[in-house]
Amino acid sequence: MKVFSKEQIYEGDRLTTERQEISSTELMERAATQIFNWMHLRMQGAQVPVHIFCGIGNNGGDGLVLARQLVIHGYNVKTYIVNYSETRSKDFLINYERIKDTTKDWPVVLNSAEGFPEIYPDDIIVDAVFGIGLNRPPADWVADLFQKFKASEAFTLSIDIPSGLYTDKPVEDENAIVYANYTLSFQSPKLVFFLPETAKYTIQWEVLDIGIDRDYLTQTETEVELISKFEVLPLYKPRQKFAHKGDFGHVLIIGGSFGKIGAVQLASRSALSSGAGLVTSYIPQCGYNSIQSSFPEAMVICDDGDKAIKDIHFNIEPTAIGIGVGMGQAADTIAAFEAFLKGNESPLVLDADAINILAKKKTLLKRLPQQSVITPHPKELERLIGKWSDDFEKLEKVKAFSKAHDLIVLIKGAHSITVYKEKQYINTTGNPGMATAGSGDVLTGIITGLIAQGYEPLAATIFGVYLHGKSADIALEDYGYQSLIASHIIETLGDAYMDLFKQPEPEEKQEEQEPEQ
Ligand SMILES: NC(=O)C1=CN([C@@H]2O[C@H](COP(=O)(O)OP(=O)(O)OC[C@H]3O[C@@H](n4cnc5c(N)ncnc54)[C@H](O)[C@@H]3O)[C@@H](O)[C@H]2O)[C@@H](O)CC1
Ligand SMILES: [K+]
Repeated sequence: MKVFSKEQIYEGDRLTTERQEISSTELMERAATQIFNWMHLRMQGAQVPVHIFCGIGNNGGDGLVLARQLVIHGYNVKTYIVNYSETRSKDFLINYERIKDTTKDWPVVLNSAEGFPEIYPDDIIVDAVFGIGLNRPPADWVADLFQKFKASEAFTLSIDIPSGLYTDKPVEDENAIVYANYTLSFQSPKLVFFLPETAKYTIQWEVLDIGIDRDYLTQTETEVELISKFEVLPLYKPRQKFAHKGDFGHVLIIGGSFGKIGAVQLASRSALSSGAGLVTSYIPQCGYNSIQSSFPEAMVICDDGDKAIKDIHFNIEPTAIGIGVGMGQAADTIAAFEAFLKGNESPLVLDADAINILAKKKTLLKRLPQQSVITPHPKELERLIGKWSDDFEKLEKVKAFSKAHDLIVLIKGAHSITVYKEKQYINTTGNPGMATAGSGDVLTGIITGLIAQGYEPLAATIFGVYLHGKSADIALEDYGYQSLIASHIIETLGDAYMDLFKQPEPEEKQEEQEPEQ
């Protein structure tokens, strides 16, 4: 799913009114009606008090349309105008007139947090104060109002975006943002729903289709894309009947050191389970017996070093190489890594200590093959690109880094983001159970395995991250957050593949009526 920028959303709204020959007021009516439908379906007329807080721009206009429709359908509605500016939008004013015509009860105008009504935990708050038009911090009294929303403990439904969040800038004041239980977002989720610093402002979100011009939606390129099953299915490469293992490439996993051989075992097993034809593990000698006995499908090449790698040499021609897991940063290992990069031409996935060494010796970056993949966790990323002050700066720095070195950078996190030059792909699978030892090694193995099978490095990263998360989601059902371990993620990889083609459960069949005699 495309994640449109604020400018693209405004342009989509504008073009829609032009091409469909409707007014912006009609588009607002359509948008807010979707919100009404969503609530009506769930509330079925329940008389729960609904407090609708409207700003004075178009987000407020949406709130007023919603209020009017709820009133017409007999709901228990109280409408407030959060009067933070004199500059009202045209469609706000039109709908302000309309609600006055519909209800005898005029909206309550709030000019300070003093007039804040009594709201009980079982009530509902609708937040239509600011939408994507926020361009400076809200006034203090408006921030106080948002704090009162939170203190009330009422279920809070935000329209389009939790008020106080910018679409393209970091948070300035944590207290000046609405904490939404649910956000109904128009046409496109907003990037801030997925970034670590701002995701917490909405527990759940959903996109409502408001009928924006189809051509505009399909033809407009976005910098950001949300990756779910629908997006990865076209990446999948089906197998031919007469395929043999030589068709699926030979993965080489290089890594391990005394006490950290398991990392190579995990990455190698994942590479094979992701579909690679052959896997060789390249390790220091101390790991030979353990890998051979615990993972018979792998071939093993031993380095001359006993406890750490000291001179990488092999006589196979790998299709893809994953390097760095459990490798350590002994002086000999660093030298071996450096010499390896000089001679290497195979596609690379670099993780863990390979990234740490690159961070120490940035001149090595120019030795990486084009479109190599690096998969840092936040600390490794910081060592590589330096500190960032907020999520937006982090993304900018990673984009610049990816561009400068022609690398695919995976920013690991609750929503892992694959960055290649300007483009960002946000993953939607995975769960907190994956914060466990070795889960990154598994991911390295999966991505390397996919590249070996002929996936382009960017597609392999996007697809690999998706599969990794999906496997963990499936494994979670058996193990729960606490007991999920990296090996389980490998075991359910097959289920993650099969899930790609799972049809939705058929609706339960209605009993057939006996024909009347
Ligand atoms: N453009 C369209 O056709 C549609 C817009 N829709 C709604 O319109 C929203 C965007 O509306 P607007 O652009 O009017 O903006 P908002 O309603 O988000 O903000 C209101 C206005 O207040 C001003 N403002 C910004 N920050 C302020 C601050 N801190 N203190 C005081 N004033 C401030 C700005 O001039 C801004 O335009 C969307 O989020 C969505 O909810 C929907 O109705 C769908 C259709
Ligand atoms: K809002």
